[in-house]
Amino acid sequence: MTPAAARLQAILDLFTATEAERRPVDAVTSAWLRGRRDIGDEDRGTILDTLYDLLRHRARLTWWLEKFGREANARNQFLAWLVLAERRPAEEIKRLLGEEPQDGSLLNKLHGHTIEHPEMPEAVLLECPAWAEPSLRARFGDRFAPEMNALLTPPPFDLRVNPIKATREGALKQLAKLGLPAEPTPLAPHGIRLAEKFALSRLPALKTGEVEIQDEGSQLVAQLVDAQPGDRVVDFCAGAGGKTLAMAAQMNNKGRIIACDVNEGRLKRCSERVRNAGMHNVETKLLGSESDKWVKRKKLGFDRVLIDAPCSGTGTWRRNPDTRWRDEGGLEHLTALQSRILASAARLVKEGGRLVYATCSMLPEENEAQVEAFLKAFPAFKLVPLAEVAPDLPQTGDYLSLTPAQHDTDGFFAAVMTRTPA
Ligand SMILES: C[S@@+](CC[C@H](N)C(=O)[O-])C[C@H]1O[C@@H](n2cnc3c(N)ncnc32)[C@H](O)[C@@H]1O
Repeated sequence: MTPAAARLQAILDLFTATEAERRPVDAVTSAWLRGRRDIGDEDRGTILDTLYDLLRHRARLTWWLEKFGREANARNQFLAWLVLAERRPAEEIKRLLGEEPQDGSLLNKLHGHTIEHPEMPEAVLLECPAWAEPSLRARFGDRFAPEMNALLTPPPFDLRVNPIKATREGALKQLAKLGLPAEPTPLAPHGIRLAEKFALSRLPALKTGEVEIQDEGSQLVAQLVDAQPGDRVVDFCAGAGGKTLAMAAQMNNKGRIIACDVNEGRLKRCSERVRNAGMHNVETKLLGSESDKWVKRKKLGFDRVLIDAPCSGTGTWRRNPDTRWRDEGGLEHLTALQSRILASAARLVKEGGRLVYATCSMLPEENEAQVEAFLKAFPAFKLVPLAEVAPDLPQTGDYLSLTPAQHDTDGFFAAVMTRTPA
C-alpha cells in the first residue's frame, strides 16, 4: 500500500470505528495512536485533521447520500467527502481505496457537485442536530447561524501555566525557542494561546507539569470559584481534574480540595495529573452516586463547592464534533441528573460559602433553567451576579456565558451562588 493509500485507509478505519462503536472520537484516536508510536507528525496531523473535518460535515454528507438513495454509512460518507470536499477524481479514489463497482456509480453521481447545495435546510448546512435545534434557536435567536458556524471551526489551542512550577512569561519564552508562536489569552491570567496546533511531544513543559492543556473558558470557570489558600474545596464532578488543577494552583498548594466523581478511571487520571503538577493539597473521593453517604456526613463542611456538571457538551462541538450526533440518554435524563447533583452537592456548602454550577453546554435547560429551579427550591442560596464577583469578565447578565462566536472559547456557562448565613 502506498503512503497516500495508507493515510486514506487510516482515516476510513478511524471514522468507521467512531461511527460504529459509538465511542468518543478522541478515545478512538488515542487508542489507535498508542499502537502506532512510529507514525510521523505530518501523517498524524493529516489523518486527525481530515477525520475531524469529516465529522464536521456529517449532516451535509448524509444529505447527499440520501439524495442519491444511498446508505449513509461511514464508507459512503468518506467517499462523498473525497469527491465533494477534496475534489479527488474517481479514478484516484478507486486506485487508493480499491472500492467496489457499486461505489463507482456513487462517485460518478457526486462528481461535479460541491459539499453545499442550495436545497439543503439551514440545520443541515449548519450541522445542527434535531435534538438541540429548538433550544439553540431559542437561546440565540438572530445569532443562531453565526453561533452554529463558529462551532464548525477548529478550536484554538490553549494552555494553562501552572504557577507552582512556571510563569507565563517563562512558558512563552520556552514556546518561542521551540518555534511555536503563542500569546497570552485575552481573559485568563495564566492562559496561553498557541497560533497553531503542534505535536504534543514537541513541548516538554507538558510532561513536567509546567503547563496543562485547558481551554480558556474552562480556566475562567475555575477562577470563578475563587478558591483561596487554606480553603476547604469540593470539586464535585472533577473528572480527570482539569479544573481541580487550576483551583489547586490558585490555592498555592495550601488548604484542601476533595476531587469527587462517580468514574474511577477519571479520578485515577486526576491523581496522576495532580502528582505531575506538583500539587499536595488534593485528594480524590470516588462516589457511588451524587447522593453518596459521604455527602451527608460532610454537609456544611466546605468554603467552596464547584459542580462542573455532566452535560450535553454543546459548547465543545468545535473540539468534539462527534458528540453533536450522540443524544445518549437524551437531554431529559441529563437535566434530571443535573438537578439531583445540584440538590445533593449544595449540602456541602457552609454558611457564607460559595457554590458554582457550571456546564460546557449552551442550552438554557441545562443552565439558567437549572439554576432558577434550584434557587426556588433552596431559598438558603442566593445568586451572586457575575458583575459582583468578576467585573472584568464578559458581562452577559448575571451569569458567565461564553460562546465560541463571541469569546473564542468553548461554550461555557457558570452561575455563582452563596449559602446565606441562617
Ligand atoms: C464535565 S465533566 C467534568 C470535567 C472536569 N471537571 C474537568 O474540568 O476536567 C462531568 C463529570 O461528571 C461526572 N459525573 C457524572 N455523573 C455524576 C454524578 N452523579 N455525581 C458526580 N459526578 C458525576 C462524570 O464522570 C464527569 O467526569
